[in-house]
Amino acid sequence: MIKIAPSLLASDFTRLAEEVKTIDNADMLHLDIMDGHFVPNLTFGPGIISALRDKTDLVFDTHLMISNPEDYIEEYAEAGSDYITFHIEATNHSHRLIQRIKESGCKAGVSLNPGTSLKEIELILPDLDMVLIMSVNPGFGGQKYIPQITEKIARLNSMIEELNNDVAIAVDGGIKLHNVSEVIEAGADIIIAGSAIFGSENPYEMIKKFRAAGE
Ligand SMILES: O=C(CO)[C@@H](O)[C@H](O)COP(=O)(O)O
Repeated sequence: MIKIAPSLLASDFTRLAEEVKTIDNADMLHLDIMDGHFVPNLTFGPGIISALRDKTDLVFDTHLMISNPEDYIEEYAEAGSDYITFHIEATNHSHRLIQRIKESGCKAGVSLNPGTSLKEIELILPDLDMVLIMSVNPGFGGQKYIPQITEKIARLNSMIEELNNDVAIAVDGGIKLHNVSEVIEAGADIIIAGSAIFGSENPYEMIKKFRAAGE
C-alpha cells in the first residue's frame, strides 16, 4: 500500500491548522526543517510541529535539512515527530544518530541528496526504518523531478530486497500525477508531494488520485 505524505512547505503558512485539515485522507504530514545553512532556505522549527500536533492524527514525518542534526534530535522528538530523518551529508556519525532517534521513541530515516551515492548508506541500511531519496535538490518546493532518480530508487529497492528487511523508500520532490506511477513502479513506498497537493484546487481529491496511481 502506497503512503501519501503531503509536504507542509507548499501550504499557506498563515492558515496551517486549516491546511492540515484539507489533507486528512493522507497518511503522513511531511515537515521540512530548513536552516539556511545546509540548504539555502529557512522554514520552521519544533514550535510549529508541537502547535500542529493536536490538530491532526497524521503521522508526523520530520525531515531535517539542517547542519549538525545531532544537536536537535530530542527536541524534534518531544515536539511530536513520529519519524525523524536526517541527511547523510550532514553528519559523520550516522549510526549513532539512528540509535539516538530510536532511543527518543521515533522511527529513523536517512535522506540522500540527488548527487549522493547509495553506497553511503549501505552499512546502515539494516538499522533504518526509512530512506528518503531526494528527487530535486533540497531547499525549495515546485522544482522539476530529476529523471536519473528513478534508476536510483530501483537500485535501492533491490538493495532492500537483498537484505530482506522492512525499510520504506520515500521519494521527495517534483512528484506530480504525470510521473507518480513511474516513481511507484521503481519501488517507492511513500510519496512526498508539496505543490501538486497543496497547490491543487482540492487537496483531498488530489490525494485520492495519487493513491489510485499506486493501485
Ligand atoms: O524538501 C523538499 C524540497 O526541498 C520537498 O519536500 C518539497 O516540499 C516537495 O515539494 P514539491 O516538489 O512536491 O513541490
